[in-house]
Amino acid sequence: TRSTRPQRLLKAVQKHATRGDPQSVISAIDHFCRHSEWAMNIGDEKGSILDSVVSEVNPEKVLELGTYCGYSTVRIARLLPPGARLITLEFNADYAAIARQVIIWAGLEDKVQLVEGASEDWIPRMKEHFGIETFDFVFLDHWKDRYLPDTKLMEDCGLLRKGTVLLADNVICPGVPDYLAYVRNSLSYKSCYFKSHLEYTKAEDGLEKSVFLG
Ligand SMILES: Cc1ncccc1-c1cc(O)c2nc[nH]c(=O)c2c1
Ligand SMILES: [Mg+2]
Repeated sequence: TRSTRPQRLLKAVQKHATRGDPQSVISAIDHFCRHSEWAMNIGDEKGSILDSVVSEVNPEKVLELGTYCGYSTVRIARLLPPGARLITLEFNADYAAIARQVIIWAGLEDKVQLVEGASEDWIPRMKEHFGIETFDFVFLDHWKDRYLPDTKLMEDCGLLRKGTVLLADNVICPGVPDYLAYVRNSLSYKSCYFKSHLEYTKAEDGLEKSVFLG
């Protein structure tokens, strides 16, 4: 039977990237998505914005909602200081299986914990299961209908502290209007928009950075 796109993406990584070299994994995925098959990784243009926000925050505790093939997981984890931890949640088991291998190929498995399951099931368990009190940085890139409910759930579970930075992908395409309205109007957030393009295309998209004010 025909392979899946994530399987073909992993093959491209294993063929063209150097084991233990995160930058070569990033470049191999971007090349595959530009020249072979489009895939919904954040990509190089929005990825550079992600890099700059992560470097500015320099987080110890990171939550990523939506792993897909692990491209943004690798982008974030490669910038983390020693001892910092990234927990990434992925609902789709096939995606998770590919992402695990991409993360290992990049040599970042010691910094990353990939958890399979629904964000709404795992967010309430961060404290008792992972010993996490609060997150310093959260990257939202899973499903547009879950951005707002999961943000409210993180608030209710006490996982956000004064200064926690939320960064959301796809706020224009596919778009998350309810989430944008919330973080831009709530007195509990200071929000700003980074205009960019949908990965590997000329369509407009962007990232919304929102600092929780407590
Ligand atoms: C798949 C797709 N088609 C056309 C336009 C945009 C998308 C798209 C792009 C992304 O970066 C996504 N990130 C997380 N989750 C998504 O569902 C998702 C969907
Ligand atoms: Mg995305």
